[in-house]
Amino acid sequence: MMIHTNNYILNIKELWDDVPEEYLSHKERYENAIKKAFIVLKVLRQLHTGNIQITDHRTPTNVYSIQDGIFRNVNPLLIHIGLFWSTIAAQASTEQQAEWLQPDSSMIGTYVQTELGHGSFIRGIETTATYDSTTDEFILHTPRLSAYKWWPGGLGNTANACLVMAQLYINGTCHGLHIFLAQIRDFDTHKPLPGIKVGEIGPKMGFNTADNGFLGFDNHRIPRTNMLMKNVQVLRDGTYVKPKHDKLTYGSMLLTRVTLISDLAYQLSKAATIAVRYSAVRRQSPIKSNEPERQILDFVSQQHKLFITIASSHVYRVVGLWMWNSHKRVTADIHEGNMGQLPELHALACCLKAISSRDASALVEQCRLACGGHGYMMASNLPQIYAYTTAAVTYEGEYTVLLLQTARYLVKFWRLAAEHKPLPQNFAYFEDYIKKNFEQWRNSPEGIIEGFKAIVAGKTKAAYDTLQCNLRNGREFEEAWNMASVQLTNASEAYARSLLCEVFWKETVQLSTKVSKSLAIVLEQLAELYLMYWALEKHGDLLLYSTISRNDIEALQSRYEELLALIRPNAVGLVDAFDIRDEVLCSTLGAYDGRVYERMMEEASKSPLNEDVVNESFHKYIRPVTMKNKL
Ligand SMILES: CCCCC/C=C\C/C=C\C/C=C\C/C=C\C/C=C\CCC(=O)SCCNC(=O)CCNC(=O)[C@H](O)C(C)(C)COP(=O)(O)OP(=O)(O)OC[C@H]1O[C@@H](n2cnc3c(N)ncnc32)[C@H](O)[C@@H]1OP(=O)(O)O
Ligand SMILES: Cc1cc2nc3c(=O)[nH]c(=O)nc-3n(C[C@H](O)[C@H](O)[C@H](O)COP(=O)(O)OP(=O)(O)OC[C@H]3O[C@@H](n4cnc5c(N)ncnc54)[C@H](O)[C@@H]3O)c2cc1C
Repeated sequence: MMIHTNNYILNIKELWDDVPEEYLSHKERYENAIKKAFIVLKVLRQLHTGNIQITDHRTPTNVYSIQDGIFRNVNPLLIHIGLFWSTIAAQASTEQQAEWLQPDSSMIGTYVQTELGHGSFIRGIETTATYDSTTDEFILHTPRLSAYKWWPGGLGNTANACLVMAQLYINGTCHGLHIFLAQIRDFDTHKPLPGIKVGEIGPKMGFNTADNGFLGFDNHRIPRTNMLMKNVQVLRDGTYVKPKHDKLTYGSMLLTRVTLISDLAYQLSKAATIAVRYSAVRRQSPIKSNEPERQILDFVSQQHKLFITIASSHVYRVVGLWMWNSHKRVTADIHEGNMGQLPELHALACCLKAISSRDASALVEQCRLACGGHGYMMASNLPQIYAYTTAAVTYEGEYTVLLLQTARYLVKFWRLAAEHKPLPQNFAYFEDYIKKNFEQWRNSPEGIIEGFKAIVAGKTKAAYDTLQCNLRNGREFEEAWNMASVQLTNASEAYARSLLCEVFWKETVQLSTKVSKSLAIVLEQLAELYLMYWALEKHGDLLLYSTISRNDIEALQSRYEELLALIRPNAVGLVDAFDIRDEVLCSTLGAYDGRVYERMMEEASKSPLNEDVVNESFHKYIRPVTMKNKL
């Protein structure tokens, strides 16, 4: 059957709610979401097997983005689709993949890594997988409460299988973390298998349609062949065959960090669409007292809040794609046995995942604030987008922890520079900084990019010097590192910002040669706005580490304000160009037709508190008190 994904999915009635999701109980929310998740999964399977074919060109992105509207929250199968399958595809041997990656598989899986006691420091994970050569099995075990798995999405009620991260023991020797496939529920009855204690962890700030769960193993046995064996093997006699790089087991985290950058770009585009469209509809107070009230989008301070969100969405889309291509390249190299580029990819993914999630949540919140009181309504959808986005600051590698990973990479190159050893081309600016080869400040995108590099160099130097000073004072390296960690994270943050500015500007300039002149102008305005915004935000750092002057900063401020005015006439067009359907946006404030107040009233009428003219609590609780007082 040939289908157009949008129309096909939009026409499946069971996927769309009559009662808004917020009025459901915790249990009803899950049950409603799981009903929809399996309809979506069926469509995805049909697409995969070719039983239905797509006539539009953007799938599976299309299916992925439509699901935001379907769930108004998160698909409880997100980890099944996004992490379970992808980890098997990346880390299982060819034979394992042939067995497990069947489109009609009975397995509904999840990715089970974090424990009650350990999330960030995964070497501290306590779940064990002990090889029993007499039976050719691994014994999965949870030795204590802190070793209980805690958090995995879909684990609570949905999954019947999972990929478990556990410490591998063979003949009493610990070989570190490895990934194992374990069935946890009966495929037919869905009851937990013997030796499995599993359940759901309770309500959260967001993600409430996903049944995040806990899991404990009581000497649960799985076949030896259930360890993911593409990069590492345990042979029948218990021989351990080491991987070519000891962090290949962490590959799924790397891939998800890369994928998340594009997902966050999409969340930003939703928030920007809602806030910009609303700001074009909403009128509040005149600018000149003798004039009619103005669209709030005409207030320059409102433009300052919103245009950076539009620009940031483009930045993360462009940089997300850039990272995706790098990931593809590095993975191909790894297949050939070349691990050389892995450390760089890891360092980039860590800081970009950290900064993209932090930026996205801050900007979504800024969009909510820009919608005044109405932005606080769930029906605006901004609170849900915020709850979804801010979770990304923590999951898949906590913000600070990831920045500290990138800092290790920066410090290595600074050490080379300080010791006057050869540096790769992309860190040549460290040497320039040491030799005080400072460029004269230029108030241009290229000048700002150079300025940001000077900040990276200056902050890395400061962190490195502190580290050395701590070492000279007799501290051990890890302690000295901890003492310098505020400065180290600052250096990583600056590095991420400099990458974002450089990649975005260069890619935009290139793209501009391929599109119409009028489009090129707008794209370059957005890119320039992004660079100016951050130069002004970081002007203190620029004053410290580059050759910028007070006059230059004043000129940047004027150009920034000029850009706001230039972008204003295109603002609504720019968010319309994100092309997000009303059914996906799910917002009273952001719908294409601009019927904001009508939609707000329609949504209010769905409140169960409006079902009765007089709520029965009046008779039970209010009247006895108020009438008694009157007597
Ligand atoms: C309908 C259609 C649907 C389609 C859906 C498709 C896509 C969806 C799109 C987007 C979203 C996708 C999915 C996600 C959505 C939601 C996700 C929801 C939940 C998230 C799930 C999780 O959170 S899973 C758990 C994640 N946990 C973490 O990230 C833990 C963080 N901690 C760590 O990574 C590590 O502990 C560490 C890196 C901080 C330290 O590790 P450790 O072993 O202690 O390291 P050291 O011994 O100190 O060595 C450091 C050394 O190793 C190098 N290194 C570290 N990691 C890596 C790596 N990954 N790769 C390569 N190298 C690595 C590091 O550079 C150091 O090297 P040097 O010593 O040379 O400096
Ligand atoms: C919505 C959501 C979904 C999730 N889904 C999954 C899933 O599907 N599967 C799964 O396995 N996990 C999942 N997780 C767990 C998630 O990956 C972890 O919560 C995350 O990695 C952070 O670890 P933590 O909770 O241990 O935080 P902690 O590490 O305890 O962080 C607490 C604080 O300590 C600081 N800190 C910790 N270590 C250091 C350090 N070395 N240096 C400096 N500061 C430090 C952090 O910066 C932070 O401020 C999910 C979490 C959430 C919120």
